[in-house]
Amino acid sequence: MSESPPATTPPSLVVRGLAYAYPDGHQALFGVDLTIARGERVALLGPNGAGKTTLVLHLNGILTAGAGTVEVAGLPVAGEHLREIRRRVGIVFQDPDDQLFMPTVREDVAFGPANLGLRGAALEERVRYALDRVGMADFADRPPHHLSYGQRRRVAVATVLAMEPEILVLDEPSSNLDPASRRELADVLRSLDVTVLMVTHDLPYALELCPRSAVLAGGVVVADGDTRDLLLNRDLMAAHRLELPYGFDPSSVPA
Ligand SMILES: Nc1ncnc2c1ncn2[C@@H]1O[C@H](COP(=O)(O)OP(=O)(O)OP(=O)(O)O)[C@@H](O)[C@H]1O
Repeated sequence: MSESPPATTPPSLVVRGLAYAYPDGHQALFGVDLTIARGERVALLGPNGAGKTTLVLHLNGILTAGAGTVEVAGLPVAGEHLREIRRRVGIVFQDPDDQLFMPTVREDVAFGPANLGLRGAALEERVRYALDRVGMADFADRPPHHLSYGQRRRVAVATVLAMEPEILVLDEPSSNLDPASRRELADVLRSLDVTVLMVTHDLPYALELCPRSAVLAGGVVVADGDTRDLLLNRDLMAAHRLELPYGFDPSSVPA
């Protein structure tokens, strides 16, 4: 009897030839290619205006490709799949206050899964799981606006984790965090068993968390590879206005 071949898991994200012009005619993406396997953590680097946000807005269909395709876990980001895609692509925006609007942390985290029809013990379990993952289980009954900025950012991550996403997309996750909150969030992100795409200008944070980085510049991916190798490539860094903090040596950070 012949054995069937092992089922292959599609990558979390496949972007092929993605081009996009805004309605005013400004072309922001010129044919982006990016594939992210399940479980990878990838940093998306690039100067201001490179097209990073424009790319992210295509991942859950907020913007629609002018040309090219985007697939999440094998599903095209289009038409009938959009509801499912929006569950699978969890975007954590830069400002947690854009994402938290309920009277308590628990209600904020429950909001998404409840909208999908989860109720009772299953909903409670989902909320507990998500808050546990970000170390915020003891804060479930607190109003989000009574928490620190770093705690609110972790709750914002929990609201997305509660949807059991295929890919977690973080926009500048380390911005406005003090060193302790920055480290706590890094520990949380490292402990998650989920694909991560992190948009950041914080190059040490990218190195700490993401073994791989892609550099977007002028609407195309100009480099994609080992984060440390990219950060040590002086010509690449200078060409795309990527600057390491003074005195920071990428080769001194343990792999
Ligand atoms: N709504 C819009 N209409 C027209 N052009 C836009 C619009 N939004 C962004 N752009 C332009 O598209 C290009 C890419 O912008 P985008 O915000 O994707 O860059 P980014 O890499 O995220 O930059 P940053 O690091 O500053 O956040 C820029 O030239 C920007 O001016």
